Amino acid sequence: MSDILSALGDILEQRKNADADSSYVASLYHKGLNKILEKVGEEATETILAAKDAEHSGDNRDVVYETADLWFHSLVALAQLGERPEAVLQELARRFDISGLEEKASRQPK
Ligand SMILES: N=c1c2ncn([C@@H]3O[C@H](COP(=O)(O)OP(=O)(O)OP(=O)(O)O)[C@@H](O)[C@H]3O)c2ncn1[C@@H]1O[C@H](COP(=O)(O)O)[C@@H](O)[C@H]1O
Repeated sequence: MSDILSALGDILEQRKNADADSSYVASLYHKGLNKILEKVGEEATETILAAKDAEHSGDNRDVVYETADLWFHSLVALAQLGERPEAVLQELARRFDISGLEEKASRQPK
């Protein structure tokens, strides 16, 4: 799965050299960080609304779709700031390691 994020990270880098009208990501870069963050905010709102709908309908398809939009635009924002998706994966791995170690320690006999 992280292969997909890495491959997407490569494409997001390549789009930095593209003309604004040649791709959606290139157009976002040309509009600037404020526009990208506006999209992150919109997609976060759409994700929340989809999650509330899913709670009642039991159908999670829209919330998964909107979450993908949210992740994607967050990665575009990070790319604009010079960060790659791996930075987020490393931070999650670091937290997992810490909590995993804490859980293991709590299971040790005192
Ligand atoms: N994963 C995505 C992805 N997810 C969502 N989107 C786009 O994000 C936009 C979602 O915003 P909205 O729902 O608000 O739609 P919109 O009304 O068209 O957007 P606005 O005009 O309001 O900005 C849509 O245009 C989607 O097509 C994406 N566009 C591109 N990617 C990936 O990025 C790569 C590079 O894309 P291009 O730069 O377009 O080649 C692609 O190969 C994909 O892998």
